[in-house]
Order: sequence, then C-alpha cells, then structure tokens
Amino acid sequence: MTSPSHWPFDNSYANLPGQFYSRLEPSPVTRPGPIRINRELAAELGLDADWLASGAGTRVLAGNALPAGAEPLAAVYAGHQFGGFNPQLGDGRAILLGEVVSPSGERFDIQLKGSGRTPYSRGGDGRSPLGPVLREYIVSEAMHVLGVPTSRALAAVTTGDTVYRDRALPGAVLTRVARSHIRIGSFEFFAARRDTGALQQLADHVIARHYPEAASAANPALALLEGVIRRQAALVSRWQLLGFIHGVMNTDNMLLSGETIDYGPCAFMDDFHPETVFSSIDHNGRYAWCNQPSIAHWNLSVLAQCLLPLLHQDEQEGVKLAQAAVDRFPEQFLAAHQAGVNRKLGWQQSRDGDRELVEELFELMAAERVDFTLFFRRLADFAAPASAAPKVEELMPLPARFLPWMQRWQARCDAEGGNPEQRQAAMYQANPAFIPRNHLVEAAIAAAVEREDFQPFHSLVKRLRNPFDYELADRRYALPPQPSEVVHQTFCGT
Ligand SMILES: Nc1ncnc2c1ncn2[C@@H]1O[C@H](COP(=O)(O)OP(=O)(O)OP(=O)(O)O)[C@@H](O)[C@H]1O
Repeated sequence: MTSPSHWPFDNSYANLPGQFYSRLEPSPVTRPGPIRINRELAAELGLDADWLASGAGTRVLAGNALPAGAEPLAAVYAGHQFGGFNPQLGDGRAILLGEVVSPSGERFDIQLKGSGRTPYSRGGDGRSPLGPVLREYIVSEAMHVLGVPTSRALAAVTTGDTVYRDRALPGAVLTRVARSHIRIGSFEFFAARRDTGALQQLADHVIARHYPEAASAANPALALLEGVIRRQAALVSRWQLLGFIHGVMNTDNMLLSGETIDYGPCAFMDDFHPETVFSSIDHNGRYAWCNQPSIAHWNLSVLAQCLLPLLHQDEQEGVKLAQAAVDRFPEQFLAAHQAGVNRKLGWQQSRDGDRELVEELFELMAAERVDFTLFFRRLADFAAPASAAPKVEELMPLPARFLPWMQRWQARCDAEGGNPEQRQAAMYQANPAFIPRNHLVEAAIAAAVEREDFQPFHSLVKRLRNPFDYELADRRYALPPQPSEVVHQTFCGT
C-alpha cells in the first residue's frame, strides 16, 4: 500500500522548458491550522482525506512541507487587465505542487494559493487573507455542484500569520484543483515576446492535456482555438443562466481548459439587473453581468491573435482563419444560452415566438428587479401547482405585472404538451433554490474572521451541496438579503 503522503503525481508542466515558470517552494507559515478538507474531492483524486486532515497533512496544505513527488513552481503569464496589457504577470501568490492523475485517469493541477512570494509577486506579499480563501472555497464548490466547469477547492488552512490589507487580517491558504492553470495570458506572455517556439510548445501541451482530438486535425492550432471558443461559449452561458458575475474577466483569468477560475470579486446576483457589477475597482462596469459574453468574445480574439503564427505560414491567411473562428463565438454562445433558457423555462425544443417571450421576460425581471434565482424557482412551482413538492411561494411573491407573461408561458408549455409534474421536476433540476448568496458568504466570512467561528462557513458549504433540493426548513439559505444587509454586500474583494 502506498503511503498517504505519497500523492499520485505525474508532472507534465514542470517538464516544459524553464522559461515557462520559476521553480521554488512555498514559504512556510507560522502555525498551520486545519479549516476544511473536501473529502469527496480528495477521494476523486485518490488522496487520503484523513491524512490531509492530520497534522502532517495540514503542514503540506499550508506549504510547510512537500509531498513526495511534488515539483513546486510558479507559472509565468501576462494578461489584459481591464483592457490594458500587462506583459509580466505570473503566479504571484500561488505555487503549483504538481499534477496528480486520479484513479479514473484524469489529470489535475494541485496548487497552493496564498503560499508566499514568488518572482512574479510585483511587490505583493504573496499571501491571502482568510476571507477570500473562504469565498473561493464556498463559491467554487457551489459552482461545481451547479454543473459549471470550475477550479475546485480541496482544502483551506489557516496560517497563524497576519496579512495586511486595509486592516490586519488572519491569513489562510487554499488548495486549488484545476484541470490546468494555463490561461490566455500564458499565450500572451510568449506572443508579446514573439517567441513562436514557446507558443508552439504551449499549444502542443494544451492540446495533449485538453483537446487531444485537435492533435490529428489538419490544422491543430485552429482546432485548439475552435475548441477553446466552444468551451468558453458554453461556460459563459452557464454563468449567465445562474446570474453569476465573475467580476474580473481579465485574460489572465480565462483558462484554456474552459473552467472558471479566480473567485475574487465574484458573486451571484440577487435582484436582477443586467448592469450589476461586484468588483469595487470596476468603475465603468466593464465586467457587469450583461457584458460577460462580449468580454469573453474579446478575450478569445486576444487568444486568436496570439495563435496567429501557428495558424498559417502566411499571416494574412492566419488572420482569416482566426477571424472566422472568433466570429462563430456569438452564435455558439446564443445556441448554448437558448438551450439553457429552454431548460429553465421547462421547454424541450425551441419554437417560433420563443425569442420574443424570453426577451420580454428578462425586461420584466429587470423592471421589477425580481430575485434572479427565486424567480425561476417560483416559475417551476407554477409548472405543476398542485404537486406535493415544497414551493418557494412564501419567499417569492410574483408581481402582478408578470401575469400576462405567465399566461403566455403556460400556453407555450401546453402547446408543447407533456406531463406537468415531469416538466416541473426538470425545471427544479435546472433552477437551483440555493446559490451562494453574497450576504451568506459575507456572514460566514465575518464569523470566521471576527470571531474565529467557522460554523457558518461549514454549514453553508454543506447546504450548498444540494442546490436543487428545496427544503422548507432551510429557507434562510434561499432568502435574498434583507434591506439592512444590502449595503454590506455590494462589493467583494481579494
Ligand atoms: N498578495 C499578492 N501578492 C503577490 N501577488 C499577488 C497578490 N495578489 C494578487 N497577486 C497577483 O496579481 C495578479 C492578478 O491578481 P488576481 O487577483 O487576478 O489573481 P489571484 O486571485 O491572485 O490568482 P488567480 O488568478 O490564480 O486566482 C496575479 O498574477 C496574482 O498572482
């Protein structure tokens, strides 16, 4: 039997040439303390959760010891941040321990976030306060069970050290798991230096890891670009359908694997308004909910530009291929979005007139500022009002202005036919009752930071594991913030 401290590492990124990263170990912390181990994820990865929860495991998760086979490194990348190009970024507070291959044969990066300074820290302290670690744990795990491709949280530990932001805060380290951490910004780093050899190596690496079918395509770089565009169209449509606002859709926060990454100033909308923003530094609303699809499109055009030297020997021909691929993003996004809207509204197929009905719905929702999550859940209640399922009726009175629309929706459902209870069951599976509401996340963080009380955090993580099963007893987890809480939950930060 292998030792629990022996992780199934098989590192491939570390085999790329040295210009892709800096090798260094995490910086030890003063007093590692366990917060939470994600036992389900540990099992998926083939790691021993009991050992991870032990003193020896906690030291590894805090960066004070290394598991056998780790080849720690900080990756270099660049990126467009709020539209401006920064040619030199990189893991400034994260260390990749290595890649493990799970019992089911899947490869995952294991990264410590908040693990100390690196050559890419640019004056930062390399650390993370406890609050953002808890936020990333809660929201990334919630996204996973909501069916959104995402990086995940394997563990959170305290450091016993103080981190200084606008005030002194307790420090923490998150163990993040992702299919890889290769970003559009990783390509931008080498494209800006006109290093076509490195671009080719990176593209080959990403193809081997995430798009193996592209390897045998007539133009592998084009197949890679098309694959990334498809996955991002699907990903951002999932965000839109859940009212999720990423908050910092910089190109260094967009992964080639198509998973969501960087849960800094992110949140789920409560009241629906398309221009909702959650980042305190996003003064112009660049990353508002309604702008996310077009920002993804823009970011993908940056990737396409980076790949130009790999697309065709003739630059003009390469530009044509890139443009054609990027131009398909809107239709791919809309197709994914429409399929998702159909599921939310209980429809099996699209029909004439749906577009107008859906547009009118979103206009009404914005005008009435209804709660995004509860509205769709309430609609599902109406699909079979007499069913025995617990209803969110008491949490969500529907404004009278919706009645004419509801009648048309009902007629549209009737025209499609089918069993109302089956429609309702399907709608309940498409419309969560529980999302990580920002006021709950903030309350869990405040309890942990101010009173060292981690119970609200644990309870929230647990409740969010079954987001589609509404239980009346858990209504407080489904409720939007009360008016007195709204001021405190407007902006989130890292
Ligand atoms: N406290 C810090 N010390 C050093 N570098 C930092 C710190 N905070 C952020 N950075 C770096 O600044 C850049 C942008 O930060 P951002 O908040 O988008 O990323 P992050 O949340 O640290 O990391 P990731 O994108 O991997 O989730 C990244 O290169 C990040 O490593």
